[in-house]
Amino acid sequence: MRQSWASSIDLASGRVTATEILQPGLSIGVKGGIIVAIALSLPAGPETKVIDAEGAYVTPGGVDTHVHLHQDNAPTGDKWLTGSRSALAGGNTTILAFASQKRTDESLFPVVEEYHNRARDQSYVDYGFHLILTKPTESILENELKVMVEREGITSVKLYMTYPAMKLGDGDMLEIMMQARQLGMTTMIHAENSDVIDIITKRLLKYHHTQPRYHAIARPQIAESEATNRAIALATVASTPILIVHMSSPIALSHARKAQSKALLPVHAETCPHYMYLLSSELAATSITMHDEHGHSHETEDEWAGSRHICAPPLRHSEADLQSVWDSVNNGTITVISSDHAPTLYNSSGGKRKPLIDAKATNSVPTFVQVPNGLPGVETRLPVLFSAATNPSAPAGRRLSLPRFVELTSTNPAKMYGLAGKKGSIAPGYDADLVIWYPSGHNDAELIISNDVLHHSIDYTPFDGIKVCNWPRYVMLRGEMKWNRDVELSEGHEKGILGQPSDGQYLKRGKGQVLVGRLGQTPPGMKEGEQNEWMEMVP
Ligand SMILES: NC(=O)NCCC(=O)O
Ligand SMILES: [Zn+2]
Repeated sequence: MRQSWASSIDLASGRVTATEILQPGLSIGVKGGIIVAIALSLPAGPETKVIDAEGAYVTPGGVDTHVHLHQDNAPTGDKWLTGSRSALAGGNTTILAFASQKRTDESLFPVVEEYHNRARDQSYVDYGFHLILTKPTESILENELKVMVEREGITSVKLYMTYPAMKLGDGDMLEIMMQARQLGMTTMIHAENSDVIDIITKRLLKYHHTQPRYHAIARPQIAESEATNRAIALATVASTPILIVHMSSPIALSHARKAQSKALLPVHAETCPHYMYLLSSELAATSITMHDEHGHSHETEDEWAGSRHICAPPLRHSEADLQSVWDSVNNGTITVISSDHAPTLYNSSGGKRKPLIDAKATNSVPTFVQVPNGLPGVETRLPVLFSAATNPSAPAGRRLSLPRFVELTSTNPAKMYGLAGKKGSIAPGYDADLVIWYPSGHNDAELIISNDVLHHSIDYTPFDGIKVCNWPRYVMLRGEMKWNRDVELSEGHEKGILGQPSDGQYLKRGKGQVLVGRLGQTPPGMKEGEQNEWMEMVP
């Protein structure tokens, strides 16, 4: 590999996967950060920088469209610098995070401005925002959302059906969905039945079932499946595309499948690696590795250790549940796999141990209710799934084809959220966002995941101990090498990080594509055109 940088990069001898696997030995020509050619041989001048992929797979930069960074409800989570650094080191070149409205925010403009301030010059990778709506005022619905789409390029909203501080009722959801349809926005939904969860939680606490493992018991599959069914019904009434985020329940997935295949509705589904690999038994774990100030580590009993795996929806109970998620990935029900990177420190008074620490101070009983929800995962998403796609010893039923890996982790998320033509594929005209993996059999490829190889600011990983057969060796953002895992470098930088926190560009997104079902379906039981009597239709 020649080391001089030039305006033209010829990425030779890789096996390129766009959404199909192309033949080995192709070169990718890059100019001005854009892919300009893919051919068996490309002209190279003295200025041309050639990177030899050595026969390894080259995949599009990961597009992780569900990442929580620097939100007020996760004070010990990653901020932009560490979260985006972690994203980069795990092969992502684009992340979509959230600008989150508080109930006290009457307007979205200051909210978005604040999140811009948090992210500006702090992101190693390109980025955009979804809007979390918790109080859809008339002026937000009638005026502000349009400006968000047209001026800010924010073309997606996320709605919560659970969490006291965020949840919306059916009426608010319908109003938002109808406006989203009108504006061509994508509606993301966190689907869990809030009342079911609240009632079970109250009773668990009454019977002194307070430990982390009860978090999963408080949020049963039926809560997810009922809310999923209801979200689909509301989207049907509003005739709008939706994406149900972080799906974990076989029954909920069957609702999505039925909506997609029987009713041909634009119901998209997202899952995350933790719902494909991890079980609720993790919440009962009691042994944890602690690190002392001398860098020594030792195993210790910790009744709260399972809180590290608290997320919502929770990890499910059985291998059959995991298998059902895998089946949904492979039968097409799942449209995207995101990380739902929603990290929080374990050993911190604001993190997962918060209830224990608070309870000591107030002489009360710590409960799972006060544990901040969410898991870190932006850096592990691609390596874990790439292993499922390329490791011949991955268990049957838990494999992905390589094109499906690319589709679920890059191409579909880019298309869903209005980045098609720019991100998520290796094709002329696209940004040269590329991941080059190690050639198979390379000594450095294989890795057992542990927190010390990761770049987030979190003190654990839920994927600890999972073996992956490969890791992104090089990551290029718009044609420039930003991650080289083998480079020791450099002052003030983590090993392997070549980029800067100001590299990431804000992405103004276009309208998302409908990847499943069709728009404009008449809801069952309504007459053709009946909705026109009461709903403003898209011109
Ligand atoms: N998923 C999770 O447990 N936390 C992140 C916040 C959310 O639910 O969207
Ligand atoms: Zn959520």
